[in-house]
Amino acid sequence: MSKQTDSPHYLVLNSGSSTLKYAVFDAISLAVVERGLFELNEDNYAETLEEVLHHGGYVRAVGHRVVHGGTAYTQPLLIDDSSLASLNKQCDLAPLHQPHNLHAVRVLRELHPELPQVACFDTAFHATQPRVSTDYALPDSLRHQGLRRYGFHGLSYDYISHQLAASDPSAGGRCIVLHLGSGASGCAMYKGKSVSSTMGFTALDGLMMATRCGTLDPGLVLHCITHLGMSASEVTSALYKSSGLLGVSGYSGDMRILEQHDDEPAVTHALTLYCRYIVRAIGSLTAELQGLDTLIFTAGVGENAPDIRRRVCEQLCWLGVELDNTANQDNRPIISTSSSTVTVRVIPTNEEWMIAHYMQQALNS
Ligand SMILES: Nc1ncnc2c1ncn2[C@@H]1O[C@H](COP(=O)(O)OP(=O)(O)O)[C@@H](O)[C@H]1O
Ligand SMILES: CC(=O)OP(=O)(O)O
Ligand SMILES: [Mg+2]
Repeated sequence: MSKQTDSPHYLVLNSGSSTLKYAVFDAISLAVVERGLFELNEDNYAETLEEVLHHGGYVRAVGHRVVHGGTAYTQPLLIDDSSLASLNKQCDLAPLHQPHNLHAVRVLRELHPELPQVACFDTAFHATQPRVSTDYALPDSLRHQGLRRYGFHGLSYDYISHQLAASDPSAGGRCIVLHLGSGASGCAMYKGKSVSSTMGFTALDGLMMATRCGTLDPGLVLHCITHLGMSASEVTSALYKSSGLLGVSGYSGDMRILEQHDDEPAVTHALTLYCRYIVRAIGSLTAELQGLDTLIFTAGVGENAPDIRRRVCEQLCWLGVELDNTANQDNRPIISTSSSTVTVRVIPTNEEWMIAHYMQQALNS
């Protein structure tokens, strides 16, 4: 792992169910040194982590994307036994993410107990939301048990907020960011701070995703259990893993594959529905912001799928959105015309850099 004479690095991990994404940063300049992805399986986990550490050179500390911080954690955290135990309790609330995020922490603690590990939370950026955005219309007894909206993809939104402020300090205050990756959500920001998000208690809510259903009537879940004889784990699996683009198209959850089969009726319908969920969310977030100055697309689909951006923007004429088709096709930073009342941007996200930035603050303070 270490040659202490080398310049120190931060290793940032985003550990998922089947892949381990990593990035190595210079701990002083925060310049990226290396990025990569490893396929995971049960047997090679510790070995893979050792290899990633080896790629990192002299790793001074490891940072993790941890999806759910709950109400307790709204700041980056130097992980210890008690915080690890407490984060473990949130696993049910993010079954596709949290168990995998924490598994990486645990294995690394066993391998290298001396190595500082920092958790940065997807929920933290949304801590600025007012109660009117986070409350559900539930009785006190349930709300007091942490049943509220949290919002996710916060590290991505935080990065975009920094980028927007740096590239255009005069950008209007009312902004919607669409993080369209495997998971997808929208965030309404006012002057760079989160005001509202389409994801709620869990990362199942809101937009239609690769394999997740997005918003649906909770009565439907009750019906599955009480009338269709489905167990809680069957419903969990259906809503998290077999729905969204994959479920509706019957083909794939990967946008690159779907775009190649857009002539198949079920695929066309899946893409139309995907865009409809986004347009509906923009309507609602715009109402919460009382207007819209800037719309930003980011993450795998948002950054690379001009056709999805076009389909969404064509349904926003009522808002004064006018797309520059050539700029859109070329994935340029600004894809609206100069007469559009809303500036539409494409900003590549960088959750790993955001984590490295917070590691520097946490470890140097
Ligand atoms: N060139 C592209 N055109 C269309 N979709 C793309 C392209 N590149 C990546 N994507 C889509 O981006 C999604 C993954 O986004 P990403 O932000 O990497 O998600 P995650 O971090 O959650 O895995 C996939 O559905 C993939 O199909
Ligand atoms: C929170 C979430 O949905 O993350 P991802 O998009 O990485 O699945
Ligand atoms: Mg992602």
